[in-house]
Amino acid sequence: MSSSAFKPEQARLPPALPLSSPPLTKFKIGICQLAVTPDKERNIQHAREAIEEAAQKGAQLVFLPEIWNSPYSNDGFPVYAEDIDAGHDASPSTAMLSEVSSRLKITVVGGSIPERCGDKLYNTCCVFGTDGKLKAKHRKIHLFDIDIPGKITFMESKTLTAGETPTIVDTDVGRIGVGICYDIRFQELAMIYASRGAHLLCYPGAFNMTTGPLHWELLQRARAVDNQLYVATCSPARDTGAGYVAWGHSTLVGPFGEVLATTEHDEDIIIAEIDYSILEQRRANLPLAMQRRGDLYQLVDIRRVSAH
Ligand SMILES: O=C([O-])CC(=O)C(=O)O
Repeated sequence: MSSSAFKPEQARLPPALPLSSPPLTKFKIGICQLAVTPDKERNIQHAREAIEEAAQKGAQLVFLPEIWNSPYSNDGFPVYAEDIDAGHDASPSTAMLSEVSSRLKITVVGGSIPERCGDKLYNTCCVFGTDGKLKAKHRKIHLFDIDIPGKITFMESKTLTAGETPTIVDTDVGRIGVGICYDIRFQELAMIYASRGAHLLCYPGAFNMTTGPLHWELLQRARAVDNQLYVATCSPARDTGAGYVAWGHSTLVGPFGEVLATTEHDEDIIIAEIDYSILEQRRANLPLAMQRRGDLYQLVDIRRVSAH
């Protein structure tokens, strides 16, 4: 039997960066699992109060859920969408995030809101620095189009357009890679963030009652342990009367795959400590980056290659 030489294609990952020294080694994250209602003004005021409470409890990084200013629905997205690039008057939700982050001198990973840009809508996460400036904007790259008959069918692509770029941002609380909900299922995104030196991945997300129990924690722990970094998720609180019922269970996972803090499905503010010195320790314990055989494996998706 002749063995045909296996020629891995060039891995698509950028070259790995060494872990940069974060401005802070230890700090508290505040994860606000918020109840979301159809009243946008109330949602904004409620989020403002939660951020204030988290900061008052010592959080230097405050994190909000996916779609916290609007019900999660294809009918709601166009109605609640805001033009983030058009300034504070056109986007009361991000105006609030900017005001509160500068007043409290905290970093805010602002969950996500429906964004309008021209004739397109996106599911967008804004990151604000301690000066209240918008530091990064991540548009959900992988749209949530799933069909599990009798359980859950949702097609975000009915109304939303997918983002085109991974988002990694340097903040006062370290280098953060951002993904939104369904983005967490694509490990390549997390690998790219890790290879660019991310300390923490933040995924605002609203998993559902079918996939949540099986996949939510599993995916977070997998992203964290494979990439040896922190992973934080923030869900809306569960509302059983809503069209889309969120799983809840916002969580912080450490670089050993350990759940450091979590909650059930009701409203809650998790305050937990992140210690980046543990990243070095875990990477010394298990030197995966050194042991990786990038010469043997490729990241090209064979299903896609053969479809062309
Ligand atoms: O809402 C989303 O984007 C993701 C979700 O529930 C899932 O992947 O099961």
